[in-house]
Amino acid sequence: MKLTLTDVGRTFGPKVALEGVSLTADAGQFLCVVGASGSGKSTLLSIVAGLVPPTTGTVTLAGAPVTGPGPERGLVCQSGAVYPWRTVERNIAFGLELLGLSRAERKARVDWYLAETGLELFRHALPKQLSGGQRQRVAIARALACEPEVLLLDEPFGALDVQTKEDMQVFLRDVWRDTGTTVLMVTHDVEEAVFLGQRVIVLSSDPGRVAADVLVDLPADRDLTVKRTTEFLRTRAEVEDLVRTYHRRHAGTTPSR
Ligand SMILES: Nc1ncnc2c1ncn2[C@@H]1O[C@H](COP(=O)(O)OP(=O)(O)OP(=O)(O)O)[C@@H](O)[C@H]1O
Repeated sequence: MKLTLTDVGRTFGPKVALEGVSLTADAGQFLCVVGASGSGKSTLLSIVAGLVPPTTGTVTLAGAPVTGPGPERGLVCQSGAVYPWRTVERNIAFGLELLGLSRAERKARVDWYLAETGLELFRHALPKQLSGGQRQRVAIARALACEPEVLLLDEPFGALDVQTKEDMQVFLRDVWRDTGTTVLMVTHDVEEAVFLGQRVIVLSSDPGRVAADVLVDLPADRDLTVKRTTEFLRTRAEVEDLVRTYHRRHAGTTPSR
């Protein structure tokens, strides 16, 4: 389903967090949003999730206006927010219970997502028995189990160490390929954005606007070795320069390019 933001703005009192944001994600696309701290990335995602209403503009999914949270949009945040008292499988089943699926349907879906996320062995474990990366897998599996049209990710790997983070990036690309879900992911990590995204959206600061929409011209099938290719390094440098430039403008100094 096509996700469309048209002239979206959001103020918090006198603070203009977002202004005139127009953006389209085609069905199945993977978009990453980067920008300096405070550029409105999380606000943008919260608006698409339906948790924060825009002050101006509209968000539509397949033409239908987004007016609040809905099962067609799954959200995962940095902290993961899994339920500590539920086992892994019961965490994954949570949304399915709300959707009213039968016990057999729930089991089939939970089994599939346990396998897809490599968590079968941890089916009966509690979150406190898992590593940070495994907990994030549970959070992603729980969101995906509802088979949302759009997966919204807000810095989902921000709290992980470098090695776990790279494992999770590969995992997320595999899941995305297997499910065909549209992904909108916020990250402050440009390398991560270029590795994962088909497009990288750069937000300027104060107000948050779409400063650039960079096409990532890398193969659809990527593994970590792509990070050493010339095209990857070129795109990463381009996006890093854009982030810096639009942050400097906000800080009132002359941009370098
Ligand atoms: N509920 C709120 N009340 C007041 N101001 C807010 C609120 N939410 C966000 N803001 C302000 O809006 C701006 C954008 O915040 P947002 O969290 O969306 O930025 P961000 O790009 O996600 O930042 P970070 O990378 O640091 O998480 C900031 O100046 C922030 O202080």
